[in-house]
Amino acid sequence: MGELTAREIGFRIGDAELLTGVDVTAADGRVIGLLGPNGSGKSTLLRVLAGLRRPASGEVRLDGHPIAAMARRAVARRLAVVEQDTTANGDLTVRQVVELGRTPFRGRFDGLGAEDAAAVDEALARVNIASKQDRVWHTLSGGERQRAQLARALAQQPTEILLDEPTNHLDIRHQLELLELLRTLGVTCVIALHDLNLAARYCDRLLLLDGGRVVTSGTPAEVLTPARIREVYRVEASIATGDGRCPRIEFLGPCTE
Ligand SMILES: Nc1ncnc2c1ncn2[C@@H]1O[C@H](COP(=O)(O)OP(=O)(O)OP(=O)(O)O)[C@@H](O)[C@H]1O
Repeated sequence: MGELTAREIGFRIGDAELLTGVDVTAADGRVIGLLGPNGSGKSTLLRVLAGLRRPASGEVRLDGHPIAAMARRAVARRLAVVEQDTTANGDLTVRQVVELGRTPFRGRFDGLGAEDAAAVDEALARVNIASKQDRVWHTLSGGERQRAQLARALAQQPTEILLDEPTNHLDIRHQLELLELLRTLGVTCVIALHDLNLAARYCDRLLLLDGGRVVTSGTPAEVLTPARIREVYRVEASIATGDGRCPRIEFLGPCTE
């Protein structure tokens, strides 16, 4: 189980300040949800956490080591990223895409070994897409691609997984299966999500972003209050809690004033 921490992250492009003073702690196989309206900085933060973007200020650490000083391959051996747009795999088969997850473990000219094949088989089975492993990528539906991308991440056998809206193309059963799978993996996860009820149900902790800043962080019950939802999303909501259950949110409509 890995520990991924970010302290005082600032990130800008030109004059645009995309992230300001953001702190994140993800550790011990917990699932951390990143919430916030469109454009609040979730995807940008995930890329900074993955070491794909270098922050202007602050630092990301993997088990205490600054990620900026680690070789890409060393990062890829333990941290997997599931991005939103996955059109780039073109003519590869599903299996070939999932095999890409083994790249960090192979020498440049080595083929796949038995251990690699076993990791790929297990990953395909875990997301229930083994029957489509010979299909060409561009023939897959959006939801099938999303599951195959997760299989690629699992084939990496990571200690941390960062996921950008992994459920947005999935039917309700596959949404629930994916989030339950993430919880049972024992892998530290950071997930950007739009569905507040799914976030409340499956995440151990939530981080609510607005305008590139953390508005609040804590347990789902601490973060998801009617006042916060009104303030950040401009939506009226009522929230049912009790019996130790996760908050259940009913959206009443956009704020009128
Ligand atoms: N190259 C860029 N130049 C200027 N602003 C940018 C650039 N790239 C992204 N942004 C802005 O940064 C902000 C954060 O974008 P980001 O994609 O991280 O948000 P998000 O919370 O993931 O949004 P969504 O929920 O819509 O996916 C947005 O306002 C976006 O317009």
